[in-house]
Amino acid sequence: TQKISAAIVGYGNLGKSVEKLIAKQPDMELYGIFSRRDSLETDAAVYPVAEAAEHKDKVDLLFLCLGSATDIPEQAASFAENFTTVDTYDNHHLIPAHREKMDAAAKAGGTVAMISTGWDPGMFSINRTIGEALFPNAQQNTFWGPGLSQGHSDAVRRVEGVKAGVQYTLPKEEALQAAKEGRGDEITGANAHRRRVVAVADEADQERIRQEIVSMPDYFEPYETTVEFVSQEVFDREHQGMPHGGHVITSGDLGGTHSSVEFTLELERNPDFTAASQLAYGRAAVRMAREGRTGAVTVLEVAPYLLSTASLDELVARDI
Ligand SMILES: NC(=O)C1=CN([C@@H]2O[C@H](COP(=O)(O)OP(=O)(O)OC[C@H]3O[C@@H](n4cnc5c(N)ncnc54)[C@H](OP(=O)(O)O)[C@@H]3O)[C@@H](O)[C@H]2O)C=CC1
Ligand SMILES: N[C@@H](C[C@H]1CC(C(=O)O)=NO1)C(=O)O
Repeated sequence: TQKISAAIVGYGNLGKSVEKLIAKQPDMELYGIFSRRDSLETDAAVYPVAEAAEHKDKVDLLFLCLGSATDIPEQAASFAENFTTVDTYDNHHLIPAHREKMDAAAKAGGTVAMISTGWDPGMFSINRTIGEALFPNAQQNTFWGPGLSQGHSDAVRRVEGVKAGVQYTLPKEEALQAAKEGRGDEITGANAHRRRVVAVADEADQERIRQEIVSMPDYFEPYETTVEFVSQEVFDREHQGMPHGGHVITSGDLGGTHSSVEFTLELERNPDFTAASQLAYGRAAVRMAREGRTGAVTVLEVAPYLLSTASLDELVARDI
């Protein structure tokens, strides 16, 4: 069958990883990259993002590799009106609103909007749902890190005056241990993690920037957050790695016996794994669109076989 003609919006960390991994998909080919900038370090075709709609008949799938803090809320729906899209929107508190907005846009456009793929949201979401479904009164905790959160780093970079910025998420060891021992009932995401921001900014702006970050709703306000400022030279030398990972731990009693389930990720480079998830769910989005599905779709609604290039019969013989 015809290869999926895929395009990327937003040539940042995630966009570069999607480009790298599309080349390894037997059923996809890269149509090009839509960017605000007119020249990128790539061999792929580059088009002005403002003209994306003109290419709608040549693109089966649009990877939205935009920031979640402001780009996705401002831009994603307009893409969904013209393309089947897949995004990694991760401001959990606002995902229901994002879903409604993308559902309306995709239904109007007769497209599928596959939303909030990646690992959290994404792979962790599926594990949370399955974990809760298996245990009548599940004890469930999610941990991230230690590592670099791209969503929180994006949010930091959008604060006026921040010239460069990253955010490391640090789980508290005692919380992780308690969860592993089934004592996680008082543990929440907020009290189980510290958030460490490292940024470059002019001295005069630093106090305002610190206040804006630590009080930022959803992203930082609920957490113990530190903000340190370094020179551009130190930033470039010491803050380029993007390792990450985490765990979803679910446990409980099943009629008198104890069971626990752990789903763990260890990621050398966060954008690469996120891109791998976005690609697989992009494949599923095209398949669902070809079956006539329109509107927003979440990872909880995607049958796993739709993620794979293997046929269902092959998967039944190999994986069940
Ligand atoms: N669900 C999950 O598990 C995960 C989700 N994510 C999400 O992926 C998002 C993207 O991460 P990442 O690739 O590191 O972010 P980057 O900042 O590296 O890239 C964002 C891209 O958006 C484009 N863009 C469009 N409008 C703007 C604007 N006004 N200002 C700046 N850039 C703009 C830019 O591309 P251009 O200049 O080419 O137009 C930019 O490169 C994160 O915000 C996060 O929410 C990330 C990891 C995991
Ligand atoms: N969406 C996250 C993926 C994970 C990482 C994370 C965190 O460190 O708070 N939450 O979810 C990201 O952008 O990296």
